Amino acid sequence: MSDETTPMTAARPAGQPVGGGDRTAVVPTPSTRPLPPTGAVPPPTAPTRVVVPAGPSEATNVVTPAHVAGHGGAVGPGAGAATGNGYPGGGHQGVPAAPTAPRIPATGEMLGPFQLGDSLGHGGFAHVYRATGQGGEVALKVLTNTEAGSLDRFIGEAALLERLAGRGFPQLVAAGLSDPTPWFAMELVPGPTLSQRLAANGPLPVHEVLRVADDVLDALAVLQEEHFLHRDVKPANIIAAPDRYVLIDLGIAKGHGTTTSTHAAGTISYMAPELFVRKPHARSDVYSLGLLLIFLATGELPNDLNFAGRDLTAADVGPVDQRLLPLILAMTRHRPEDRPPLHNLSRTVAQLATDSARLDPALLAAAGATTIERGLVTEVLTGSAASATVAPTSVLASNPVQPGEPMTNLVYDQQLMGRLHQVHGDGFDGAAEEVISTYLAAVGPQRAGGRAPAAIKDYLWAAMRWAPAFTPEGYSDTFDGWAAYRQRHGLPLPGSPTTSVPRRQTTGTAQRVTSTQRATSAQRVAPSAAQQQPTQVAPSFRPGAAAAAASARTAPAPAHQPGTTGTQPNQRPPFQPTALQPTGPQPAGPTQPPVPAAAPPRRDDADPRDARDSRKRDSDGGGGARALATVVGWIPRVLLAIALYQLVRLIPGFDAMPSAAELPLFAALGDIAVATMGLDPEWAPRMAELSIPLLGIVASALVNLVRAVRSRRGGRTWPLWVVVVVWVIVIAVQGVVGYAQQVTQDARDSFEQQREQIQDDLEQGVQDTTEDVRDSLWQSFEDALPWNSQEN
Ligand SMILES: Nc1ncnc2c1ncn2[C@@H]1O[C@H](COP(=O)(O)OP(=O)(O)OP(=O)(O)O)[C@@H](O)[C@H]1O
Repeated sequence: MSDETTPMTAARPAGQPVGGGDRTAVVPTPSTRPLPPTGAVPPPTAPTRVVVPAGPSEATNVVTPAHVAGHGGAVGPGAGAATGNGYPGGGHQGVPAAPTAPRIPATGEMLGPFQLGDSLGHGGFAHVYRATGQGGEVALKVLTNTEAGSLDRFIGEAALLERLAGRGFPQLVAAGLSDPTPWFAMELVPGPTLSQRLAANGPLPVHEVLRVADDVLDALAVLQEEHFLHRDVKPANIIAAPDRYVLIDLGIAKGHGTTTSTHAAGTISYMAPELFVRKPHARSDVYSLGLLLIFLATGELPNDLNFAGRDLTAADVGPVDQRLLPLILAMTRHRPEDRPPLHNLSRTVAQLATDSARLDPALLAAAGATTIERGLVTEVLTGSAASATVAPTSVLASNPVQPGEPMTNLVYDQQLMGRLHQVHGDGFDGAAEEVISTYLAAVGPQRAGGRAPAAIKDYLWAAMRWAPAFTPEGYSDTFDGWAAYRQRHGLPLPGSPTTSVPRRQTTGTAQRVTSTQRATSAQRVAPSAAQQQPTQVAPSFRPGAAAAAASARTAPAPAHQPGTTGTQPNQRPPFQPTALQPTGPQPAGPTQPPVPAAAPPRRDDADPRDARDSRKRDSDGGGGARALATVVGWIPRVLLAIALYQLVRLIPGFDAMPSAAELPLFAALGDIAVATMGLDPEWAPRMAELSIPLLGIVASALVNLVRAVRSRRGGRTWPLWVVVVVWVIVIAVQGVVGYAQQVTQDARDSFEQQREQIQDDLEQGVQDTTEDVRDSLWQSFEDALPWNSQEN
């Protein structure tokens, strides 16, 4: 919610009776029990009563605390169905009919026994006024919308405040929940909110940060005892009273056994990561408080810390006092179960406040669930369940949100959500559709699965539990109406960059976040007193004409174009469609170049990278240079084609095709490779072949390098790598097969040689033997001749 103080221009219609006072019974009434002095907490023993609608059989509409705390009581979350005040879910008999249209009471009006004073702030759900009764001043909260469930939520908040009895929260004083305009009065806590204080005085000193931590931890512990999580711990929800820090806004507190939300809720900037996936954990508030401490200590908070997807580091946290660092790092652990429980944190804070040297690191370690925590809501609200139960609206009823639909991821786009939060907080829900149209024109409709802006808006509103906002009187519910409203109230205009304090780089975080999350690299700074919107990011932003055309259901054409009038003294550079693109870091607001307001977003802006390339091309100017760049860009592709051709040649049967490796360029490269590596010259053709894909890779790498330098856009080398790998495999197989064939051939040759040798030897031996036998026989024969024997 915005805690901007907005003048209430909705005057009570002439003749309208003062609302509700006669129907409101407050026990004890301010007349019988004086209200505490401003800033003082009524004694816890003083019974506070919440007034609830009386049934026909009930003699009084006074509810005792026991009713409030007990199950089935008339007051408490979920009790709205039993109320009959004309709000959706109501219908109890015996209660006067209530208006069905939202009504914003005017200053001076009476609600119950209280006269309304200035507005203290408002959200889409309720308005809070300074009010005066007989006992003094109170903060009076009025329910200002009639959306289903809002009264339940309102009654739940009052009942919870009563149960908390002022322990860490404002004390409930009185209530008129059955009035046509339901209200409750609580202790007026004097002092600025922490967002206001930081905007005025800058970061807090360490001891003050520890005081805040101490008080908020105590308040959260009290809340836990009542089985509730706060879920919206942020600077705008902590009032710095003179003697203590008070947590406010229990509107989305969630408790065990209550009707649970299936929607992400809370303020994006401080939301624990698990809340984005609707898995509230007993230590979700610890995370938010951890981020809050960073903000208090430094005066700023990088937008995307809770999107880091990991534990934070000292670099993420920035220049905080070293005493605070371990505390903050422990509180912001990514996994909720790794964060310390409240009790350990309180002890740590106490140690740090007295003697940081005695800090017990064990207290900051992960610890098992405490008994109290086990009683807290921890149900896993899965995406499917959540999506299925998103309240169907007129648009979504006919085409319900499906689990995992692209649109459901938009809630993570912090820049879009930050801007929508801003528009909604000011009461210009109609302008939100224009914002979404522009966003879709910039990022492409596929980002939302082709859903129309109206459906997207309805889904996001349901997911964030944003009730319909009420446009301030006198302004049209359009983007231009919003711009006019902001200008009138001296607020930063749409399209105005936030005043940014130079701060460290958070590249470590940015590198880990998704492309969608990277869009939110703009820094958050302490908003001025007049613009306390913690999720506010203010890149140059303004819907263009094409954005309107991009939507089938776009809000009515603006009456005038503030960006083009040139009459507004603090008009800033108008909207650039790329300002909301979820990919790539956004340039810091003040450095964004102005773009003519009337210039429609180009279609090629749908892909931010293409848009950058396109702009780069435009700025290059020279046609010759562009032609050269085109030719050079084709070189890797040609080489890839040649490499593929060479691969085909390796297939048996295709080897008759002429080899590209014989082309002079590749042949020369082959020769050079052989010469430089001292290989056998017979390897030259192979090296020539290999040079083709290698040359392609080198060329591709160079081209991509140049592109990357010029347009921060990478290219693809994988096709060439595939070719090289296939090539190497084929060559390797060929080599193995060739070697095997060679070995076999050698063996065969050797065997043949040996066989021939043996045969020769054998033949020789036979021949020799034959000759020996023959000689021997012949000799014997000769010796046997008579004449030879006579001679002997
Ligand atoms: N008890 C209080 N004492 C003083 N100021 C208060 C008190 N309660 C609320 N305020 C002021 O009113 C503003 C709005 O209060 P709160 O956040 O509770 O409203 P809300 O409409 O419930 O917001 P949301 O829409 O986020 O639920 C606060 O920012 C604060 O400045």
